[in-house]
Amino acid sequence: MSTEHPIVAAVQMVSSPSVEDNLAGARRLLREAAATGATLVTLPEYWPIMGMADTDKVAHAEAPGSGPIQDFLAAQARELGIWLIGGTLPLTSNDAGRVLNTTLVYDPQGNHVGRYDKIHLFGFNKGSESYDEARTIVPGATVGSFEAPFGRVGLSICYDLRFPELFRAMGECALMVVPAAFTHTTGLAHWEVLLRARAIENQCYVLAAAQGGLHPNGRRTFGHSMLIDPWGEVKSVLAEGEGVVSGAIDAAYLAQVRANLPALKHRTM
Ligand SMILES: NC(=O)CC(=O)C(=O)O
Repeated sequence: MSTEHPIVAAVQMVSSPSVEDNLAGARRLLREAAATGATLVTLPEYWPIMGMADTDKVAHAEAPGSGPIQDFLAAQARELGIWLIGGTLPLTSNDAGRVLNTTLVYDPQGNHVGRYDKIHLFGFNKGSESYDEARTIVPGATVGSFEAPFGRVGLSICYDLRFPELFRAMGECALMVVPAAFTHTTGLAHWEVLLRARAIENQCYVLAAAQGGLHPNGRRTFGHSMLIDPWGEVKSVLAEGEGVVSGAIDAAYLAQVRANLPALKHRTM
């Protein structure tokens, strides 16, 4: 990874209930991301399975450390020589009817080097839209981050974006990553402003990988995967459909923003 201006990328997908199709799509899009020069890439939430029913992900859950989805992620990281943040996949939990919604991180040799289980579980009821992740997901309990060559990378998942205290708890990061599947309704109202707020208040880059389109289960996701810089400027965005956004992490610019406006040093709590 060039430590001067490393390129990072987010993959946007419109995942279906077919794990096989989603793996093929991710394989193609990861190559597209690597072709931009990206040395760190993230997939979106629920990339391997956006089931017809919420319970479908329980059927496809893998035990931590083994399974075809985890094998696929390790192989992609190794083959492409990238740091791979594996969006989210369902991992088995102690509760037989529910899974953990987990981000796994792999280094360019394909070693598993990080993990974060989604802590905040989405609930929403408005008109015909109703979501209650707590029915099928067990919440995580531990803040997640890992050290990349350009600095610390903080891990979060989708609805976590609404809880700034989680991002503060990650410590000073160069980059915060948000694999997501925001609904179209809530995304239209809140997605960009929340992402920009997390970048501005933590004075770091934010890379968000979204689901973006109409899924076979009827769910419509917002898309707008994006890279935001530490001043809160959107550097790259993809509105809808499958594809890739990428851009550079500029360590000197990050340091300059923090020197010009030392808000992180002015914290009192
Ligand atoms: N889908 C989510 O987890 C979150 C979401 O859509 C929102 O917070 O809005």
